[in-house]
Amino acid sequence: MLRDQTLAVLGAGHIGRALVGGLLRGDDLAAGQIRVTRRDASGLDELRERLPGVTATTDNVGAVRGATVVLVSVKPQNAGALFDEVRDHVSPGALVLSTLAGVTTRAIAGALGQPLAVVRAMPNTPALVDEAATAIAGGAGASGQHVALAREVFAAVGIVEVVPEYLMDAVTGLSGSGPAYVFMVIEALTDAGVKQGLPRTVAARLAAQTVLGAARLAIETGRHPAILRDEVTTPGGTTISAVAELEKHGLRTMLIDAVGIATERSRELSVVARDE
Ligand SMILES: NC(=O)C1=CN([C@@H]2O[C@H](COP(=O)(O)OP(=O)(O)OC[C@H]3O[C@@H](n4cnc5c(N)ncnc54)[C@H](OP(=O)(O)O)[C@@H]3O)[C@@H](O)[C@H]2O)C=CC1
Ligand SMILES: O=C(O)[C@@H]1CCC=N1
Repeated sequence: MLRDQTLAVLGAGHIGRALVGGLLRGDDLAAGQIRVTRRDASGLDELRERLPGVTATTDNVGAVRGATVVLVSVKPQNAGALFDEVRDHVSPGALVLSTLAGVTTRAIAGALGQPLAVVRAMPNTPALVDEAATAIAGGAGASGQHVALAREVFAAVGIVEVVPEYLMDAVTGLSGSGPAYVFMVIEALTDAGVKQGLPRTVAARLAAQTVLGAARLAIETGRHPAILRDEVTTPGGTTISAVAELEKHGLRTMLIDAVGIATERSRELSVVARDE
């Protein structure tokens, strides 16, 4: 199904580029069937270099003409102007995919002025290494087939969960923004190792691999994280002394509150913004 599509990516920044890169790597879609856009013409050559064979342009209208899938991946504050520009040119049968944080499918269909099929998606930057966690939600105009096609697109860069749209803000707070929290943990663990005398390069490799290894263990065994943690924690040993310290400083409450506030911020972004 995906193989037959013509894809326009409006706003080929971190997310748009990562997604197209994954589609090309996996040979899911031929480069000749993909157009990507950005505003800054001086950045087009870099896009062509990174995404060989893909049409890179500043012409959003030209890119959406005849496209069967239109992915919107500009920043939310640039979305209003973009929708105004392309609204009369999107093919009536096209599937519109949006990674705009917070912005609802209803607001997008309204801004495009047509009863289009809109699927909202929230990927994350590990898409760059085909390890994205993406959730998708179909709007009122999207059929099961549209959601299946959206799933195929995002499956090119990692796992995909289908959720009802009201949960997309929670997804944004958890996995959309989540890599930033984990990078802070990796950075802090690295500094902690350096404080204890480890060379920074060694500390950085150990910290990142520890996060990767723990994540893979949780995913591959499917076991509850508390059980996996208990297996590290020798009675009277080193780990329990650190775990008690983390509990004292409220690590869990801190993460619960952080995801909560990011979810709330996503809700605040629900409408199409028109400022730069
Ligand atoms: N970064 C992340 O971790 C995630 C981001 N998102 C969402 O995805 C979207 C994109 O984020 P991200 O990739 O980080 O953003 P970036 O700033 O990296 O990319 C946005 C791109 O949009 C381009 N752009 C802006 N306005 C226009 C326009 N009118 N026409 C064509 N191109 C335009 C910019 O090009 P130029 O520089 O030339 O102006 C830029 O390349 C956001 O809405 C964000 O909420 C979702 C999940 C995760
Ligand atoms: O910070 C943001 O708003 C975007 C959405 C999720 C990750 N980055």
